[in-house]
Amino acid sequence: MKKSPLPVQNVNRSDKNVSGKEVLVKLLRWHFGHADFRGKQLEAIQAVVSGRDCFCLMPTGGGKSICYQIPALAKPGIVLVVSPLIALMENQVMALKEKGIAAEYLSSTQATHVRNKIHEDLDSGKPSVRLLYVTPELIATKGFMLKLRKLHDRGLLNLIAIDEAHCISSWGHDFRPSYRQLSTLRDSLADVPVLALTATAAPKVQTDVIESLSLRNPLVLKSSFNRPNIFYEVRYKDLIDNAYTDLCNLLKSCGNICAIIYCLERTTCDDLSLHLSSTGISSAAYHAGLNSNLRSTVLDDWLSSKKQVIVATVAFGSWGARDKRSNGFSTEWV
Ligand SMILES: Nc1ncnc2c1ncn2[C@@H]1O[C@H](COP(=O)(O)OP(=O)(O)OP(=O)(O)O)[C@@H](O)[C@H]1O
Repeated sequence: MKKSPLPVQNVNRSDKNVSGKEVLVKLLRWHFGHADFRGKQLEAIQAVVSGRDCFCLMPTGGGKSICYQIPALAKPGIVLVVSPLIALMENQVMALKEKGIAAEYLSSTQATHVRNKIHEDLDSGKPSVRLLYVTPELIATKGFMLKLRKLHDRGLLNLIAIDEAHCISSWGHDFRPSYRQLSTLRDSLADVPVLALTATAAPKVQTDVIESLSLRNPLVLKSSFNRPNIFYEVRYKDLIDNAYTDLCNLLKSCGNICAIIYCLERTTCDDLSLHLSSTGISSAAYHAGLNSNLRSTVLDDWLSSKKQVIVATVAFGSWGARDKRSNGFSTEWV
C-alpha cells in the first residue's frame, strides 16, 4: 500500500524548524521506515536544508541517497539530482515512486510523451515533482539550463545534489567530461545549495570536486570506510586450474544468493554469463554493447530475482566493485 506523503506544508517553513532533528527523523521514519539516521546523514541534511554547501564522502552503500531525498521532503521545491547512470536513476525513481514520493528522471531513452509530461509539470504553476534526476549531459544543454533558471527564479529549486561527484575530477578513476560542465551551475544558480556526494576518498579528487563546483565554505563530511560486514578474498587465476569452474563452485557453495560479477571486457561478460547459465546458474550479461531496453530488462530481472547473477562491465554502475578487479574479474555480493 502506498503511503500518502507527509504534507510539506505541515512543516514550518523557517529553516531552523525544517533542519531540526525531530522533523527530519519523522520524515525518515514515515517515508523510508528507518529508525534513525546513520553516520553523517543528519549533518549533511541539516547543512543543505539550512542553505549550506556540503561535500559528503561516504562508502558505497553508506546511505548517500537519503542525504538528498530527505531535503526534498523537508522543504518545498525541487531537488535536482545529477546522476551519471540511467540505470541508477531508473532504479531510484522506481523505488521512490513505490514509496509515494513524486520523483522523475529525464533521459534520452524515455518515450517523448513521458518526457513531455515531465516538462509540462515543471512548467506548471506548481510542479508536483519533488526529486528530478538528470544526467550531466542534459545540464550541459542550453535549453535545460534555461528551464533550471526559470525554476530558480520562481523559487522552486531547493537543492542541487551531485551524485558520484568524483566524475568531475580528471584525477579520479571515472572522469567524465560532461561532469566538467557542472561547474557552470554555481554561476547560473548562485544561491542554490549544492551537495556533492562521492565514495572516492583520494584527497586530490576531493579538492578538485570542491573547487570545480565552486562550493562555498562547504561542510566537509567524511564517514569511515571500514565495512566489517564485507569479506574480501583475492584468488589468483594463475594458481587456479580453471577460473570459470572455480567461480561456479563458489557461487553454488553460497546457495541461492544474488551476485554481481564484474569483468573488464564485454566479451568476457557474454562468455562467462553463457558458461554460468550452462551450469544451471541463472545469469545475464550487462554492458554498454547491449541496447538500453535489454539493459533495463536485465536489471529488472536481477532486481526481481528472476536472474541470480549479473555479469557486467562497469557500465552496470558505480556499485563499488570497480577497484577490486583482480586478474580479470571481481565479484560483489549483495
Ligand atoms: N538511516 C538508515 N538506516 C537504515 N538503512 C539505511 C539508512 N540510510 C540508508 N539506508 C539503506 O542503506 C542502503 C544503501 O543506501 P544508498 O543506496 O543510499 O547508499 P549509497 O551511499 O547511495 O550507495 P552507492 O554508493 O552505491 O550509491 C539502502 O538499502 C538504504 O535503504
